[in-house]
Amino acid sequence: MIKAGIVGGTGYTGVELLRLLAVHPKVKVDVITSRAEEGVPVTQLFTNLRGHYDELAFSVPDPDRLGECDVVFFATPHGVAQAMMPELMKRGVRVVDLSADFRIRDAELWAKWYGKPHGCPELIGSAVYGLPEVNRHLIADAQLIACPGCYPTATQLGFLPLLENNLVDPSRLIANAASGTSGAGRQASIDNLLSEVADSFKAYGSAGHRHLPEIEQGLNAVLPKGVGRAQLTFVPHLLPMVRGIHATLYATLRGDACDLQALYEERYANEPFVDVLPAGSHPQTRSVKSSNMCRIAVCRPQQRDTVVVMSVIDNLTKGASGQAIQNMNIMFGFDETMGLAAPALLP
Ligand SMILES: NC(=O)C1=CN([C@@H]2O[C@H](COP(=O)(O)OP(=O)(O)OC[C@H]3O[C@@H](n4cnc5c(N)ncnc54)[C@H](OP(=O)(O)O)[C@@H]3O)[C@@H](O)[C@H]2O)C=CC1
Ligand SMILES: CC(=O)N[C@@H](CCC(=O)OP(=O)(O)O)C(=O)O
Repeated sequence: MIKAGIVGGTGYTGVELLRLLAVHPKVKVDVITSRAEEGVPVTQLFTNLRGHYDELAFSVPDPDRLGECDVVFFATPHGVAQAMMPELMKRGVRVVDLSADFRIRDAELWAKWYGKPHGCPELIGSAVYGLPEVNRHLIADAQLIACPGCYPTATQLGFLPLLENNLVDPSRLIANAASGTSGAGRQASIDNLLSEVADSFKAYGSAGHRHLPEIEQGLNAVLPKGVGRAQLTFVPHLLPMVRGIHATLYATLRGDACDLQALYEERYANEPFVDVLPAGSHPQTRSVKSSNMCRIAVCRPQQRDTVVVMSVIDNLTKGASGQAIQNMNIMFGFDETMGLAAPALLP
């Protein structure tokens, strides 16, 4: 059994970590933090967890208590992990950060998109970007994992086979991606009131969303050398539902395409959490709800030169807490699917 700590246990990703770890056979959650709910039993706030965490109460973040854990998850807003990281790294704790604090490898670029200087630039180089389908070999030995964002997970998994094989023009990529409201977190905001979101659908952030540099960084990392730079037009949308992301991706073929269906099936044949659907399918967010699976379909309408890829995930699971646990499983040598094998929830 390893001991886990969660910083930010009352947010949506924090409570999703609790839900998933409740049935993980190798992990015991020893520390869970919340400044607002200090002293409150976890099961008083989240009755769905009764019977699982009856002894656990929220406490304020304390480096001494967190330092006794084998692994600490940060499920906190940007900037919190940066501030606490040097102390935890010094103590040898392994950290899985769900925030964007260590995802971008260039501190200046991070500062530009997040609107403040990076709080811990000296540790950026040691962070491994936690997309197992690309970096599994690096994740195993890492002390600090920067978990990908939700839109970046759905988008990168959808584009990877095309870019790795230099099949499309990397400078003309488009992603239209729509998220449920839990992607915005649990704190109150007028934009996310039921009466603002229900029966409506809108784009946002079209002038530039902070996930753009993260996605482009990831796409460039898999592009063969000398074939240009990945440039993406990324437009996020807000869907009137709670969980899920649907990304529709467009790319322009460079020449005659290979068998795209076979390409995707082969690329993800050994991936436990990427499912390539049969040709002609349209993945639905409900088919991945509460599960760690990404489901993908690829097509080439009218056999023209545009490839369309559809990629769905649950933003809180493969897009955040499930992927964080997948990373932890790899880091500690557990079966990668441990605690994550449950199928999606229907309806
Ligand atoms: N929601 C999603 O779909 C996804 C979210 N993420 C990222 O994961 C992180 C958490 O997101 P989410 O769960 O939605 O966020 P929430 O806003 O729902 O929760 C934030 C949590 O962090 C705690 N917290 C806030 N400020 C601080 C602080 N200064 N120090 C310590 N703890 C703090 C809060 O508790 P308290 O204030 O009581 O301490 C709360 O428990 C974010 O960085 C987000 O961008 C990543 C992928 C997907
Ligand atoms: C629907 C919604 O608002 N989604 C969030 C992104 C989700 C997220 O948490 O991403 P990070 O981990 O990178 O912050 C947004 O667009 O800001």
